[in-house]
Formats: sequence, structure tokens, C-alpha cells
Amino acid sequence: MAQYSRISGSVGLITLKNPPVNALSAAVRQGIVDTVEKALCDPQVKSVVICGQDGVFCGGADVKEFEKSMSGPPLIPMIHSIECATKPMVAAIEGSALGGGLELALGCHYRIAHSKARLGLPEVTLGLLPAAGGSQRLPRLIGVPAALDLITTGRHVTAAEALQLGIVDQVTDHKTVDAAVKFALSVAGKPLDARRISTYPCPVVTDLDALFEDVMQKVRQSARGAIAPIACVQAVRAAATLPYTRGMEREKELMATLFTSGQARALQYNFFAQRAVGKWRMPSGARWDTSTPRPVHKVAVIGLGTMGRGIAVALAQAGLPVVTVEAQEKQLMEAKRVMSDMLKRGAKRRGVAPPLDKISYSSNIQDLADVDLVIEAVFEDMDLKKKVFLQLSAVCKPGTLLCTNTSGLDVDQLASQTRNPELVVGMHFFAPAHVMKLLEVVYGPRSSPQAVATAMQLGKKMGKISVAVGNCRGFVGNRMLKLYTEQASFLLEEGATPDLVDRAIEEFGFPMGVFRMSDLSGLDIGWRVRKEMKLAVPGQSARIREGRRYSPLGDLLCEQGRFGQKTGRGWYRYNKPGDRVAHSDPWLHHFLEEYRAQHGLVARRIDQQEILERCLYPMINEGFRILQDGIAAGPEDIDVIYVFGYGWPRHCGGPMFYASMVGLEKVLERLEHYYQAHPDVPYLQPCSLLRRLVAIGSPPVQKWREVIKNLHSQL
Ligand SMILES: CCCCCCCCCCCCC/C=C/C(=O)SCCNC(=O)CCNC(=O)[C@H](O)C(C)(C)COP(=O)(O)OP(=O)(O)OC[C@H]1O[C@@H](n2cnc3c(N)ncnc32)[C@H](O)[C@@H]1OP(=O)(O)O
Repeated sequence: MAQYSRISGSVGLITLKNPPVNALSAAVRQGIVDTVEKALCDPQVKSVVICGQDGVFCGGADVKEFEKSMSGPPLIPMIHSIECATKPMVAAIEGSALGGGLELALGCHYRIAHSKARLGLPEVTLGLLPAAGGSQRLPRLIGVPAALDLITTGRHVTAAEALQLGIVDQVTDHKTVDAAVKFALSVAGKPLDARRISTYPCPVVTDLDALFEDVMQKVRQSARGAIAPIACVQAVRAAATLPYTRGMEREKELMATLFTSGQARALQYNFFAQRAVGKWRMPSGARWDTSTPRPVHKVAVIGLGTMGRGIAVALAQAGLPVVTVEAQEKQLMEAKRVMSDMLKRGAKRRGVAPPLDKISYSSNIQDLADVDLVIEAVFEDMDLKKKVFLQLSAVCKPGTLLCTNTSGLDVDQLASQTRNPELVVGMHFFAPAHVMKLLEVVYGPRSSPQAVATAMQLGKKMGKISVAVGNCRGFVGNRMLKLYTEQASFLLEEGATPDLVDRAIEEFGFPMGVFRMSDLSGLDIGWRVRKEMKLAVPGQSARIREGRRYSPLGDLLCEQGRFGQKTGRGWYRYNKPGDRVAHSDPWLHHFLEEYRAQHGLVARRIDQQEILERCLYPMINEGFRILQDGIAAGPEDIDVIYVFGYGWPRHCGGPMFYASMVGLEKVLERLEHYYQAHPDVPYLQPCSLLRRLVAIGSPPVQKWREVIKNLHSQL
């Protein structure tokens, strides 16, 4: 829908109306076509302004329409007719001009933006390219290198940067439409030939081949198997080397391959999944829209190890006053120095003043008496955490929310130490906490909806993608991860090497293989947990524990002091402790051979397919169990956790979406096969939810919530 009016006597005003982001749905496109025609036919109109209602210019093509067969006027000719118009067309950009929205603005002869507006061509993040002329107009307007940067990363730029790049003609702090109307009046009747971007020659680049080779290499490296960034480079190359009409043909050709690709489907699913997780619900029926968060004006972090430091920095960067408490004076001083540096570095990157005064440092827990919310980040030890919660409950004012940054311990046990267990939730951050986007908000059986709402809101304020999940060992992310790492160890026992397994995982698209990741985070962390659980017993190498298969390989390495990067030895060898470059380690290969010989295991050849199936399918199976148990509300929650917390390649959607792409029937069949081959690994047995989904014809992932709901209502 688009509304037409005439203002200031001679300016036609076209307002896009499709809340909340004025996406270019079929109806909006039809509205634009009709209102542009009206404006051009109105003899009293000398110039035209296009704006969006409610302070948003346009969020781009309507992504929901991509799944359906396209109807309504197509974008490309619509934008072309705006560019060909004989009256000046001015885009008044407030809020966002993204994707097709910016492409529409690029079809206009002038662009006026509000200083707070954001502009960009984020199609690549949806597995697409700017195929409404964006890949051909932008390089002509701002030059090839700048266009390549924007189009291949999809990053949004501020109005100030857009002005500097030459994307907009003017930036205003006042009412954008008023400024655009004034501007439109000033350019009425002026010649337009020099304003049609498609007629511009692409600015010359001195060594075009070298530039594109270099960019393509960088893109291939960072894309990790994603096809859209590569197509984006190819489209910009067409702009740089071909006349506009031929460039448009190339743009269309490239878009056709992307549009129906599985990667585009995965990325678009992920876009909506990110938004779906914000609409959380608990099994009790409590929901995001019926639970009011408590106000949080002052926060505390207790425990200033790596996690506590990152959390406090993230809170300060979000503008919240933070009281930090660390009992050991030496650790407190060291933390203060490191955190100040982190704040300064972050501020420099963002071009703002470091919020050093937001953080106060103390070694006295009594200083937490007046805070609204505490995040406990002490050592991952239940007894220690229990003690801290007991103290917090006594010290903090009534109504203070008490949160634990455990990565998997029982939130309810901690709640039971406090006067108000309903005010206890888990806030599981991921390292480094000031960088990683994911936050698992863990509710126990006694957590109140208000406590969950408060933690979710705080996460949002910190710029995190927060996912509300139920309380179980490892929550969602680490519960699934345990199976992935365990299978990887079993593969070593059976004949694989860390390099072989990691290569398969990295080729799939993870930034780091399972063993490289284990070396980075430290083998000793899992070892300590296993020792606490009495699973790991020093000096023991039995392969069956608690009646099921167990791989002691990680424990045996720890017993030798091989903790990973920090000790310079782990699954790989490093030139010195703390070094990051992993080298294949002949010692480890020899150790594996000896281990196999000791246990009578015969090494066999293991191919990439088996590595992927053995590592990923048990995780997926556990994902189904998590859904069945009601720990996660839907597959979107699991997928968002994996993409933003564990490096699952976004163009594969997440584990649950990936399963639906592979085919549930195939996943089921392979799990059955592996369970038969390894009956001593009970979790390989396919979960009944997976069986149920296959039995009803493998509905698309978007329909699983309904099936789960029915399943729960039958119980
Ligand atoms: C055989 C095949 C032939 C192939 C040939 C085909 C040729 C086709 C040619 C077509 C060429 C098209 C080229 C153009 C493509 C595009 O434009 S793709 C879209 C690009 N745009 C974006 O990626 C922007 C996405 N949106 C955002 O980043 C943010 O939403 C925002 C605009 C910055 C606003 O943020 P915020 O205020 O935080 O709100 P949100 O919560 O994110 O969103 C609010 C609700 O709006 C929904 N939404 C947002 N954008 C879109 C969209 N583009 N389409 C549909 N819906 C959108 C979002 O899901 C939220 O919905 P609810 O959760 O239901 O509230």
C-alpha cells in the first residue's frame, strides 16, 4: 500500500504503508506503481518525495513472499520507471533503508536521510544479492571497492557514513520529510540526466583483476561454504566490466541460482528464527507478551574470572552501572586493569568515550545491598555457587534478581539456597561474553515469568540474542555439545585423527573443528566436570563406564598435563604455551596407536560422510529430545543457540533446520544404523519425536511446534 498526497503546492508525496517496516510486498509495489503514475500525470506536481510511514523508509523486499509464487508488479521495472521519471524523485530516508528499500532509493534522483537512519544492502545475509539493480547501481555511485564491502558483508551504514560514501545527498537532524520536500522544491525543473545512476560509468579501478582476485579470496575464506557472498562479488564485477543492461542480466542470472537455493532458505529461516526466540514462552503458559520485566537500574557481577570480566564489560557498554565483586584482592586489581583495557579498546572501535566510570570494584559482598540484579560468575563449582547464593540472598535487598552464569549446573539447586527462589534464573553467557551474541536464559521450575522477562530484557539491552530454555544438565547448547565431542573421541578410537575430524567439520562450515575448539577452551574444564561426576578416575582407562561406552582419551591427555593451547599441547602441538597455531602432533598419533593396541581396537578408514553423520546426527537427535522434554520451545530456539553460540554455519540454518533439509527419514535411518553398530551408546537410539515426525510425513520445520504441542497434550 502506498498513499498519495500533494503538499506545498507542487510536491507529490508518496508514503509507503506496510507496518512495521514498510516491506515491499506485492500490495506496496502496486501502490508505488499507481502513485508514481498519479504524480507524474498531475500537471501541478513538479517533483516527488517518497517516504515511509512511522519513521521507517523501507526494510526491503517482503521476505515472507519469497516462499510463495511472486505476484504483483516486479521490483526491477518499478525502480527503473522511477529513475526514468521526468520529474525529480527524492527519497526521504528515516529509520531504515535496507535491501530493496535502498535499491528503491537508488532509483530516485536524490536521497535525503535523517541523521539516525541506517542504510544497507543486507541481502547476502539472507542468501541473496541485491537483485533489484543494487549490485549495478551502487558501484556506479560509490565506486567498486566501497560497494564490494557493503554488498558482500551486508553491513548497515549510518547516515553520516552514507553521506561520506556519496550514497545520500543530504543528512538532516530535523523532520526528514520536510527537508526532502524543501529539497524537492529546490530541484523542480532541473535537468535529471546526470542524476540517473544506471547511466553512470562505473568508476575506473586501476588493477581490476587483482582487486577482484583479492576480494574473492577473502570472501571465500570468510564465507566458509556460503554461496551468496561469492555471487555478490561476481555481480559487482559485472557492474565494473559490463554495460548496465548486460550487468542487470548477469545480476538476474546470479540471483536465479541463489533464490531457490537451500542456503537462502536456511538464512531466511534463521532471520525469522532470531525474531521468534524473542517471543518466548514457558511450559507453564507464561509468555513474553504477558510478563512484565522488573526495572533494572544497577547490576552486579560477582567473580571476576574471564567470564565475569566479559559480562561486566558488556553491561557497562550497554550503559548500566555495574558493581563488581571479587574476593581476592590480587585478582581484583588484575581484573580492573584488564577490564579498563577492554573498555578502552571497545570504545576506540566504536568511536565513543570508554565507560570506565560505569564499573566500580569491590572485594566486599556487602556492597551489593542496593543492586537490582546480580550475575554470579564464580568458578563452576556447585558448592561454591551455593555458598555465594546463600550470601547474596542475605545481603541483597528484597526483590533483587539473582542470576547464575553457570554453563550447565542445576539452577534450581541454587534457587533453593535463597529466600526467593522465584527470583533466580540462569544467564549463560558465551566466551568472550562482551563479544558473543548468544545468551541462554535458564528458568528453573520455580523461576517466575517476571524473572525470565527481566533477564531476557537485560540480554536485549546488552545487544544479545537471548533464548529462554528450561533447566537440565548443560541446558540446550552444552547438552547437545557433549554428544558431539564424545562422538569425535569415539572416532579417534576407531581410527580417525584430530586433523581428519576437524577438517570434515570445518569443511561443513564450522569456524573451528571439535578438537581445535577443545584445545582453545582447555581440556581441563571438561575433565574437572567428569572427575566431579566420578566419570573420570585418574589412572583408569576403561572404555565402559556406568554401563555405557566411554572414551577416556581426553582424561588421559589431561593426566599428561596436555590441556590445549594454554599448555602448548593438547589434541595438537603448539610452538609455545598460549600459541594459537595448531600443528599436527606425531606424539598424539603414536599415543592413539598405542591406545588402540592396548584396547584391541583395529583402526579403520573413516570417511568424511561418517564423521559428519556421527558428530552431527546424535546432536540433532538430542535436539529432538530437548524439544520433547519441553526444554526448548521450538526448533528455532535450538537453531539460534547453535548458530550464535557454537558456530554452526548460518547458511545451514542450525541443527534442526539442517535435519529437515537432509530429510528426517534419512537422519532416522542413519541413527538406527549407528545405534545398531554401537548399542553401548544409548543416545544413538532415535528419539520418539523424530520417529513421530517421520511417521506423519516429515512436516517442514515451521510445523514442528504444532506436532510437539499435540504430543505434550497427549501426555
Ligand atoms: C526462479 C527464480 C527466479 C529468481 C528471480 C527472482 C528475482 C526477484 C527479484 C527480487 C529482488 C529482490 C531484491 C531485494 C531483496 C531484499 O530486499 S531482501 C530484504 C532485505 N532487507 C533486510 O534484510 C532487512 C531485514 N529487516 C531488518 O533488518 C530489521 O527488521 C529492521 C528493518 C532493521 C527493523 O528492525 P527492528 O525494528 O528491530 O524490528 P524487527 O523485530 O527486526 O522486525 C519487525 C518485524 O518486521 C518483520 N520484518 C522485518 N523486515 C522484514 C522484511 N524485509 N520482510 C518481511 N518481514 C520483515 C520481522 O520479521 C518482524 O516481524 P515480527 O517478528 O512478526 O514482528
